[in-house]
Amino acid sequence: MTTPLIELQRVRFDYHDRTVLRELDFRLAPGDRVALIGSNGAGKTTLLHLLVGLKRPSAGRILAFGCERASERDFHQVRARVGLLFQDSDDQLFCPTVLEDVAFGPLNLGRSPEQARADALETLEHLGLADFAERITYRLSAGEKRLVALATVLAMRPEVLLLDEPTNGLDEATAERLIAHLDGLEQAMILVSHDWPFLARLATRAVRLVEGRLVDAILHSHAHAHRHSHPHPHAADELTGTHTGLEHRHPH
Ligand SMILES: Nc1ncnc2c1ncn2[C@@H]1O[C@H](COP(=O)(O)OP(=O)(O)OP(=O)(O)O)[C@@H](O)[C@H]1O
Repeated sequence: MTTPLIELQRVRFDYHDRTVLRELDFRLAPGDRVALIGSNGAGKTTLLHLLVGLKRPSAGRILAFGCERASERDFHQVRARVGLLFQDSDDQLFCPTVLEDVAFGPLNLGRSPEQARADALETLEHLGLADFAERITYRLSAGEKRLVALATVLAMRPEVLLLDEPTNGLDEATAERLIAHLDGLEQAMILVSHDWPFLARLATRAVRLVEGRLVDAILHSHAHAHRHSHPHPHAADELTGTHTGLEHRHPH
């Protein structure tokens, strides 16, 4: 079996007197694009934050790139190789201009200012955001911020992508562009989203958080799922949880 990039072994996470995650086992292999689904408050964001050390497990082990990770120093190394797109873009963007925000990660990884600027500009260009470089970050629309936040992650060229609701706030055409871009990337990904057509287009498998446990979910073809009023020929897949039929969740 391929060595996983990331592995959780019997990971539990308690928050105050509540167990949010219980004895989770999970493996992310190279090339995997895992849809992580579950209802509001199920613990999806918590799971992503555990993987990069923003939260620490109450029990269990986290392995990344072949080593157990426990200390802040360990997770500092993990964060250099695993890019997390925060659920809220405002948590990701804190510089005056877009270019400074996107160059911040590469600079922080020790790249020269020239290299960091070149990486930032190249990433913006790839995302169709070349004209955004000098824009004032806090004045961007929510959808524009979403894409710029993704650019800040991609500019670091991480080996693994953890994307927390990447299509939030994106219009139809922009979401399509995002899907095409992500589809062209080779990195393993965990995709947290309530956007079923998005997941159906990109994910290679799906897992669902139910009462703190992970269960496999099934991706299968179904004619229903499409983006609201703009059906797309490639969006005719539907994601169905083994425990809860997601077919009841999308807007028809
Ligand atoms: N600081 C915190 N650390 C950990 N867990 C928290 C914290 N604050 C709240 N929680 C609780 O942890 C649980 C899991 O929250 P989490 O954000 O991981 O869920 P989620 O599946 O990402 O939800 P959503 O789909 O609404 O984004 C929730 O019950 C939440 O209230």
